[in-house]
Amino acid sequence: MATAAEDLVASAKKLAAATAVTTHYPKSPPKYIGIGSGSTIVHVVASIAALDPSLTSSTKFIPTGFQSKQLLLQHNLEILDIDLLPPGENISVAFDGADEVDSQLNCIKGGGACLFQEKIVAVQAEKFVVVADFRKISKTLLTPTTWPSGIPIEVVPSSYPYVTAKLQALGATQVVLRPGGKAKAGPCVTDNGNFLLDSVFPTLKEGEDVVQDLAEAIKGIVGVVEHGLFYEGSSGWKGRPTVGYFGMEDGAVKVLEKGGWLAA
Ligand SMILES: O=C(CO)[C@H](O)[C@H](O)COP(=O)(O)O
Repeated sequence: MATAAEDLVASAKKLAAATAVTTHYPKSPPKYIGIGSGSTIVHVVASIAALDPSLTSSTKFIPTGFQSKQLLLQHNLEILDIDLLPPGENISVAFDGADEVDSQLNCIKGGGACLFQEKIVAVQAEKFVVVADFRKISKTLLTPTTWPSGIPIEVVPSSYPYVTAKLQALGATQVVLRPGGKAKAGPCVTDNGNFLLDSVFPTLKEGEDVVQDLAEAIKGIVGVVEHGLFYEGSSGWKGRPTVGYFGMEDGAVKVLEKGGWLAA
């Protein structure tokens, strides 16, 4: 049976999801909608499935992994794999969860091991809406209390000892090869057949390009496919959300935009 604290988190996710969908799902039928991964996205998909069918029946929904594909199937929503999005076409809105979100809307994602697909969908979306609960909010990224396992980094399997050493040289204080589930001997294997290195770095200071500097250093290591930093810096936009919806402990939904928190 769920504890009171678990119930509180679940209802915070549900309310934030409903508010985000009501506000950001297009009012005329969109061609493409992106669907992220995790436990919060379950509520987003339920809210989308409850919309008037005229808004969803001609839409193709682009999943970010096995779990979100199954969710879309359960709700009879039409699926399009991201590699079939025609070149030059954009996704109207991508909805997704997050593991940690800073005051500038930069995020850590990948707790569900889907960070590569989540990023390739996010960067092709006109609007990227993140939905989460109050536990994910932090002033700066890599706050030990918010997402203690650090940045998920997807690596080609044969490169993981090399990448581990390079991450340590970059300042990582802990690098863990993510284990598989209880019934899996060996590491977690992503939907792309890769491994994940959960990498703890010291808490990032506030500053214009602090997230970008770390992100680019990680991406520069041979063997790294992608990392879970979704951000924007002076060299460009790399998946920072347009807006974040957070279900709070008191039953409110708080909205974070690039310029700061919106008044309730
Ligand atoms: O990045 C993710 C998966 O790779 C998820 O969006 C993230 O882990 C949030 O999950 P949840 O909604 O269960 O808190």
